[in-house]
Amino acid sequence: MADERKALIAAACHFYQRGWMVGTAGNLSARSANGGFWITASGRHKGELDELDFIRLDLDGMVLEAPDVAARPSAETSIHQAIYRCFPEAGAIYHVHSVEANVVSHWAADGRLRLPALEMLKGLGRWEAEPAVDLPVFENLPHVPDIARRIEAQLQEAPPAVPALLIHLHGATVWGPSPRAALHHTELLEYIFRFMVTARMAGLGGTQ
Ligand SMILES: CSC[C@@H](O)[C@@H](O)C(=O)COP(=O)(O)O
Ligand SMILES: [Zn+2]
Repeated sequence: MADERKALIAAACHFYQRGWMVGTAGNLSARSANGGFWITASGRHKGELDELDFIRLDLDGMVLEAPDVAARPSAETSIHQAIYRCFPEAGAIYHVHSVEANVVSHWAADGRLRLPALEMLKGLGRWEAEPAVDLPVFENLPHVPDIARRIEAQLQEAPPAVPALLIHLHGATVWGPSPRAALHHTELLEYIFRFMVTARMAGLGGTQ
């Protein structure tokens, strides 16, 4: 298999081992050199994906390639489509369900979560001193295309300060120009969430 699925399988394994994709949670996609994007099939175990666990779609959701005819695209495909439509430079998108992402989602106000001004933000593209970075936080509506519509409308109007968003009590969605960059961004954001939770538990003030 010499296509983008290889990097997605490796990333899924990595996230699964960190406990960010347990029990089939999460989904991954990458734009394909052959057109459209590969996305994980719905309900697959992310610790043991193989090349049959993906579907290639165009940006409107039309199936371009389905190695397993029984496979259905991720239930959250519409969110990936929204992000690819908003950001032509996004090459891969990872959606993970960590415990920390769900804890910090409680600390959002007015649809935004202020991130602490950690050095790690440089890896997410924020190089200024003491950056004031707000992560957009969306309601976890029962019908996923409704979440996707809100995401697309908001991100078109106001691109986020870092390539990521959070869905309340659900998980983070992170993107980058390549599968490798999206992996780095996901690790960095999850580090920041972990820091926020740890700092709160330690009673440190001014950390979000
Ligand atoms: C463990 S259920 C989680 C799902 O409801 C969903 O949020 C998710 O991330 C995975 O959905 P999937 O359709 O497998 O891509
Ligand atoms: Zn999810």
